[in-house]
Amino acid sequence: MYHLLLISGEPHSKSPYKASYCVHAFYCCCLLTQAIILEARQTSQSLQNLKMLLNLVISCLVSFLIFKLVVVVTTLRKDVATAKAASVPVLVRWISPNTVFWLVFGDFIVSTSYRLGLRDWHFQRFYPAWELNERYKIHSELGDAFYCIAPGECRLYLADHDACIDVLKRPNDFGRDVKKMSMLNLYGRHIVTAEGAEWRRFKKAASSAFADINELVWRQTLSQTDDMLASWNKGGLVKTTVVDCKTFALNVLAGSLFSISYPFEEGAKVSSQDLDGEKSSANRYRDSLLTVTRNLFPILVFGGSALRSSFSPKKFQRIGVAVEEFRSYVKELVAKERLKIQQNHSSRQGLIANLTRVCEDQTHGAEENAATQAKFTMTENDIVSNTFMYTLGGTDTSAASLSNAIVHLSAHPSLQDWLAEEIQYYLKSGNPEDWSLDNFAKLKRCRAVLNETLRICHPIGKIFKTTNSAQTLTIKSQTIEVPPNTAIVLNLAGLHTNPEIWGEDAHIWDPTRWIHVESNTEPGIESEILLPDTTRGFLGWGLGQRICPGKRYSQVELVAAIALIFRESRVSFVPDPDETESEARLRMITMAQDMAFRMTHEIRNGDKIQLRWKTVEHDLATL
Ligand code: HEM
Repeated sequence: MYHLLLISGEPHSKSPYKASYCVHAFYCCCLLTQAIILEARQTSQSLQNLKMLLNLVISCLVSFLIFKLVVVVTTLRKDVATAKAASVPVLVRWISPNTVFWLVFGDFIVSTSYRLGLRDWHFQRFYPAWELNERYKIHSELGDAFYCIAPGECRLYLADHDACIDVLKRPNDFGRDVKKMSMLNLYGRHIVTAEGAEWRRFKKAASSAFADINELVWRQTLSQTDDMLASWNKGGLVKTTVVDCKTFALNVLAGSLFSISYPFEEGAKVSSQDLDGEKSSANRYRDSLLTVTRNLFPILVFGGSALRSSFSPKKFQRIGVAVEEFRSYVKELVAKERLKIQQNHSSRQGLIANLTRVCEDQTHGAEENAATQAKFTMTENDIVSNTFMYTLGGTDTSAASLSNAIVHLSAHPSLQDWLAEEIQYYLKSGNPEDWSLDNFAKLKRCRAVLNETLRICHPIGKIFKTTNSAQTLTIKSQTIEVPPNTAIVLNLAGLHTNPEIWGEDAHIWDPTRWIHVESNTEPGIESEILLPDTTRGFLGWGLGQRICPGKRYSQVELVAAIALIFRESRVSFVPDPDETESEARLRMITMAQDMAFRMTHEIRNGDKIQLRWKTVEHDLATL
């Protein structure tokens, strides 16, 4: 998702060892080498010259490394001094975990080192997702605010509720570093990378388009979950929970964008009730969406046109074609929708249709027929780029949350019964087609499971802001000066497990903590009250100007999925042959909470999770 780029913070000392300097130094080495090779060829004293060449290259490299080391040390010392002057604890890192190299290979390097016996808790802090897995631990050592300083980055980490809210409510002081995220502008700027008037235009369009989508999301989710559950309930071991949840979330999103139902099986045909004549392109779109979301890294690094070039390997060419197919399919749909609007018969649902409709400028031209003069506040390109962003923002986040909730529930059979009690109470019919969206607000225990999962295993884990100029920030009673260009990290994983707010059992996954019963009311499902999702110490979907536009979408989606799954089915883990039940239970919880950085944060060893599903008889008469 977009936070792929959010993860890299900006140094506040303008470091001379940044990329351009390194590239120049490397370039000089190459030129020198080339010159010597030419010289060696001309004089044909090959062996001697080759030796000389080798010596020269080695000394160039060594001098370059020494130069780099000196610059790193000097800059680190400068940043540490600035941080210490603010009387905030400092964590110094000699390797930045946020370079592209580390993001790609960091997981492998650290886990290999563990296997080699080099495990110690400091080393763990080199994992790209280390903050998420430590949760409040790092703050219990260093406090609710600390600086993390590494080569090329200086970050202020916060797990104090009031300070986090203060940052979110001062968007002019603590903005988003959109320049850093420009790589995400594959199809042009969008809601995540735009600023000022342009961002307001995108935000307004998104708010209106999403406001009208919940019914469709509810229906899409129920039909998608029904298919997924049927495949899980076949009786065998399910080893694909994490992948299946991704397919599920992508299909729900594709369905909600275009109002088309995609069957659960990957690559399956579009169902028969689809719009005539659009079957093949709709299928193509879903497949291209799948290709784009699964290959985001090369796409963002090289760009679509470079991937399509005839010099690229075949696999990359296919990815490049998918990038272009996505664009042309969305444009095709927008054009069709616009024509319908101008002819006054637009009735189609879906995010794209909604976006096109809400972007119709109401101030039609005066002359001729007003309907044919309709203008639109967003261009076709704007709709393509924003739709792309919704896809990035809305698939892996939902998928990771659902798979995580399921794995946690597999280790808590009594909580599955607790959930089912509520679901069966409100959803009496066994046919999900009879379930109306009104039930969403009633299903508080299902929402509690979602909130609790985001509290302990948030798929984004942290929200990044930056300071353009020096700012002051109050943490507890201490006011500190934050220098310009400092990355501010609202550490959701830390805040969500802050024991001052959540109690001593803050690190334990327990959805019942979200449900309360007023002391003067009869206990019973209907008198249960759900803590608000904006409760103190919880920022699951952010807050303020940049709050997640897909918040209600994801709540409707995940509550519908949980309701359908746990109404009649139960999931259990499979102990290893040499494991007791309680050891296996502990292993499942540990696996669920061991997150790794992919496009979002998700279960590290998802492919090693084995679950078994069964359907249960239930007796509505007892409810
Ligand atoms: C469980 C699911 C989800 C979680 C936990 C989540 C969380 C978040 C958070 C914390 C932010 C705020 C980032 C910030 O302040 O910088 C955010 C922003 C965003 N989310 Fe979500 N999200 C979820 C689902 C979705 C869905 C389903 C969509 C779209 C279909 C979506 C689209 C976006 C977009 C476009 C933004 C950027 C908004 C802006 O910059 O103005 N998210 N999300």
